[in-house]
Order: sequence, then structure tokens, then C-alpha cells
Amino acid sequence: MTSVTPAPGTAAPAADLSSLGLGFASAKLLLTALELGVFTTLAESADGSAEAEELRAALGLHPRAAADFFDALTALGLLERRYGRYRNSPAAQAHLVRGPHYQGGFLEGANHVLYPAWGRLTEALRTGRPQADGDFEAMLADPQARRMFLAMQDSLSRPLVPGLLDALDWSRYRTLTDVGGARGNLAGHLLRARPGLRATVFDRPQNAGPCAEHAAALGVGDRLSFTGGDFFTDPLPPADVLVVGHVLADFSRDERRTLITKAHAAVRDGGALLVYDPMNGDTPHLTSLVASLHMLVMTPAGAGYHPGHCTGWMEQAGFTDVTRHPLPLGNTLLVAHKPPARKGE
Ligand SMILES: C[S@@+](CC[C@H](N)C(=O)[O-])C[C@H]1O[C@@H](n2cnc3c(N)ncnc32)[C@H](O)[C@@H]1O
Repeated sequence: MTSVTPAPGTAAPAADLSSLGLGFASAKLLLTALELGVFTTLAESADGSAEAEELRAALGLHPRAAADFFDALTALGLLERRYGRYRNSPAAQAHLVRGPHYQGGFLEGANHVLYPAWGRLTEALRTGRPQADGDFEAMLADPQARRMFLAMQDSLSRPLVPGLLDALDWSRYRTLTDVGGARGNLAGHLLRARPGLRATVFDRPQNAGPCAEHAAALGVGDRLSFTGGDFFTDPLPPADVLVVGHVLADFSRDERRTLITKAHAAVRDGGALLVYDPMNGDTPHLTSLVASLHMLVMTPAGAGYHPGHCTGWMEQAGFTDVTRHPLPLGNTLLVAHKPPARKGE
């Protein structure tokens, strides 16, 4: 059995326990600042700075605690205050101002969806039931909520692209299907790096429009198509390479095995299946375990899984030569190969 006891000397000293327990306050300060657009408002103000009263008025805040809020953001290193004027810290200016380099998409979604659900973690642990407000279908039907969801997925998949490019000899392949590929962010970035490749994104039909728009914005609209459907009931579009990323952890063990078996049918002989998720290996890894608990509070049966178990499901489906590759943000990539057809088959 895997030990989850921290190594000697790594447990939090008693004095740090209060900070650990109140960590939600720091998180909520950042999430609320993003929701209110604090960093974008400051970036757009004259010379990139504002007095407390100007900033308060621009954000439409009540006077009672606005200055405390701005000073708390300063104490967190997100703002700087000089001569009574606030400006973004270099990190906030680089990553938290809305625009091409914005990294707040996932956090805005987390504020909206994960934060309330984590507030009911005790209930989730007692009952095993998800705690999200609303369900996935309702979210897909609401254009604003869907946009937020897609932006969250983009910010989680974009950092993984270099790892996927390195893990496979892409020059051997011409076609790709990204199963549950959302609006095609990962597929689009792979196509940009591999001009000889064409891709199909398979996802719920509601994501067709956003995918076409995103593919055009990435400059790959002529090589990226979209097929709408349900990956449990519809056949998957065949391709040399199938990607199933940030999907299997949303579902039960049996559903994961079903999808891997369906992927095997769709991968062409000699092709490959790429699966990535924040998997839980033998060493407890907080990022992966938190992602697994996101699945607890958000989905009926999802959870993190061990890369060794997934390797077994792939081999049972008929894949061989499964290799394991660490990816950023606590993710693991498994690359599995479908043997070439033997002569006469
Ligand atoms: C967590 S997102 C992962 C998106 C993308 N693969 C990535 O790595 O960013 C899961 C995706 O699976 C899609 N999905 C969920 N259930 C589905 C189903 N039954 N059939 C097709 N797509 C589905 C969702 O719409 C969503 O885009």
C-alpha cells in the first residue's frame, strides 16, 4: 500500500497551521480581484496606476473595505503601492491583465464553479456525491458559462502542448482526432507546430461554433474540423493518432475502459493513443490529488487514477509499448501504440 505520511521534517510546523487553514482567504482575494477586473482596470488607467478612491470608484466597490482589499492584494505581491497610488506588480501585469497573455481564465472559472463546490467538501466526502451548482448540460446551454468553461480548458491544455510534441514522432502521422477536445485548443496548437497534420475535434455538438471560431483565430481553420456527438454512444472519428486528454478522470473506471476500447477501434493500424490527466502515481502529489478531489465535487463518478492502471486498460484493449511522460501542472501523459496490421490481414 502507498504511504501518505509526509517525510520527516516536511509536516507543517504548528505556527503554520493557522495560515494553512486560512489559505482560502488569500485564494479568494485573488479570485475576487480577477472577478472584479482589478488588474485590467489598473492596466487601463492613466499611467497604469490609481489612488484607492479612484480605483474603488472605477470598480464600483463600497467604501467600507476597499482600501483593505487593495492593501491585502499588495501584501500578497499582486499590487504595489507607492505614494498612495496602486499599480500591478510585474507578475500581475504580465499574466492577470485581460488580453493575449491572460492566465486568469482557469481561475475565473474556478471562482465561479470550484470554490462554491469545495465549500461543501465535507458533504461530498460523506456522501460521495458531487456538489456543483447546476449540471454540465445546463452549463453547455448557457453561452456565458460555456465560454468560461472553454477558457478554463484552454488554460489547462495549452502548457501541455510541448510535452505532447516531444513524446511522439509526429512525422509518421497525418491525422489526429482529439476526443473531448473542447474548442480545439490543444489540437489547434499541435497543428500550428505540425503543418502536415490535419485534425478532427470530437465533442458535444454545442462546441461546434466555438471550435470553428477558435480554429480560425489560431490560423488552422483549413486543417481542423469538428464532429459533434456523444463519445459513449457514437463511433469516434478514425485517425492515425487519438488524443483523450482531461477526459478519463471525469468518469468511472468502467467508463474509462469503454472509452479506451473505443479509441482502439478508431486508431488506425500502426497509430497511437495519447491519454493525459493529472494521474495519481505512487508518491502523493498535491496537485494531482487536488485535481482528483475537483472530480469528486464536480462529477458523479470521476477521480484521479494510477498510470499503471491505465496502462493495463490500454494493453487489455490491444495497445502495446505504453510509455509514461511527466507533463506540467501535475499531469501525466501515456503514449500507447497500436501494432501495424500483419501482411494478409
Ligand atoms: C475537461 S474537458 C477536456 C477538454 C480538452 N480535452 C482539454 O484537455 O482541455 C472534457 C471535454 O469532454 C467533453 N465531453 C464530455 N462528455 C462528453 C460526451 N459524452 N461526448 C463528447 N464529449 C464529451 C466536454 O464537452 C469537454 O469539452
